[in-house]
Amino acid sequence: MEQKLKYSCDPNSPASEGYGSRMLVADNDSVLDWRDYFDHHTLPLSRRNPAKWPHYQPHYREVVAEYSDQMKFLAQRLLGLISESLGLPSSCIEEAVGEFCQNITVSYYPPCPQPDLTLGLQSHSDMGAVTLLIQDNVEGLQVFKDGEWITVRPLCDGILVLLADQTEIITNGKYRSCQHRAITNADRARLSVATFHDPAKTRKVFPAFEPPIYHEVMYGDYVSSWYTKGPEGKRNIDALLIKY
Ligand SMILES: O=C(O)CCC(=O)C(=O)O
Ligand SMILES: [Fe+2]
Repeated sequence: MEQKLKYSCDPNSPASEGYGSRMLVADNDSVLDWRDYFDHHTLPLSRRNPAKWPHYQPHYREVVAEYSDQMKFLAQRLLGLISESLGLPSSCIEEAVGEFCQNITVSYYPPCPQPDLTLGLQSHSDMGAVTLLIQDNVEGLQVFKDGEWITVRPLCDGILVLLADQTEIITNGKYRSCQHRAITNADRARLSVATFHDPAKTRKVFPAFEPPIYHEVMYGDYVSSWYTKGPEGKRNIDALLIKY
């Protein structure tokens, strides 16, 4: 507990760096996630301060920094392939996102005595451009597809690609962000590591195709609204749909 407090995040500020245990949502929201997390601010380099990360494991800080760099290369490559698949220049989506703001969140879901009563992490889609996720061998992540929740089988050496809302906006809905959640279980703790690649808060994001089906949005406004209203599935991106 002492160590958790030493590295705790600012509970009043969304996505602040460090140890925490709840997503920041409106005061009247009574849903609490069955999860502890540690958020690392990793890119751009001006945000990276390894002194804010724990160091009980030898080389922990070096490993996080190296992992961050490798995930950035993978995210760039994936956004390049998605752009090409749509007939766009390979740099198109990456340029629309701008320099990545990258965060790495380690989530720990303790065993839950009554898993039917709560979720590890409520249903949401990630806000940014693309999330790369690794997990241990305990099931828990579910994605919403064709009206039902499907459990993702953990692959110990696999990296799961979760497209996020800004990629849906830029591709004008041709690629959809993935609605997902984490469930708990009574017996085994679960660990996951999500690496988020987001635009800068001042970045204006808009569709690369005509006619646009989403309104342009300043990414910082999108984030504020997400944290104020809470995620609840994909309601934040749905709110940007243009009504013709
Ligand atoms: O723990 C997981 O598998 C999912 C984590 C996640 O969706 C998130 O942190 O946004
Ligand atoms: Fe997520």
